[in-house]
Amino acid sequence: MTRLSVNINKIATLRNSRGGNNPNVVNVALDCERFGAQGITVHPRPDERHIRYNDVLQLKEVVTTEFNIEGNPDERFIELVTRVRPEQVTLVPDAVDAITSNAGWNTVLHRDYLTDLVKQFKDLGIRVSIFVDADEQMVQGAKEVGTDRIELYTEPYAAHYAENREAAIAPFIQAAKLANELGLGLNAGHDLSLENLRYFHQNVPGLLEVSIGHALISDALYLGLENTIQLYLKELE
Ligand SMILES: CC(=O)[C@@H](O)[C@H](O)COP(=O)(O)O
Ligand SMILES: NCC(=O)COP(=O)(O)O
Repeated sequence: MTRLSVNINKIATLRNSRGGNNPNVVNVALDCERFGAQGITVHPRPDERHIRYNDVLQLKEVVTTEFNIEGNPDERFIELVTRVRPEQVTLVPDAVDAITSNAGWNTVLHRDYLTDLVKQFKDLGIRVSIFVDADEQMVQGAKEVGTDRIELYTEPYAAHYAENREAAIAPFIQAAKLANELGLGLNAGHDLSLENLRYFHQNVPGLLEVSIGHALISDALYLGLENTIQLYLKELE
């Protein structure tokens, strides 16, 4: 079974554009769960332009499905995750000024750093996932730092899906097969959408979870949030 975790950063972005508390991210998270989402993902960034650190504290009190906190593990992020103790932390190597995540970790170059961090979070009982490109060397490197799962960075798949989906998915199948062989749990995310999700799910073996934000929230403008979540869940059947 592949779980759908809804990334609610875009809801916070909309709220932040006006100040105030509309839309209310806590209520939206609860509604996502009520409409069938099996997890809630947030990705706090140092400038808090999307989800805020305080949102994460509030969400922890109410989220009853899997809570996944993604981000670059700077000191403040580590403190937040340590305090909140979500079910899962996903480590993402974002540059501070990146508009959105744009690459996975080099798990070979950052081996010692990641090994220490993974241990720190695992010792707190938090499942750890490491964001990586669909590259076998990076998957192997992730295994060596002791992570529970990897999250495959799917933007290159999404970007090339329309022109040649077989070619676009090939490295993801390879990376997934290796992760399965190594006993690494497998998540995926970034730019997954109603257009490209079904094919990804049908072809990538052992996919445990997808986190989806941008396309899902955009679709919800036209289709409604409840209906949209149901449509995404259908793609994962
Ligand atoms: C790791 C990843 O790909 C997502 O978390 C992505 O960065 C979405 O976050 P934003 O919606 O804040 O860009
Ligand atoms: N981990 C990926 C995520 O949470 C959502 O990415 P996107 O769907 O907003 O591109």
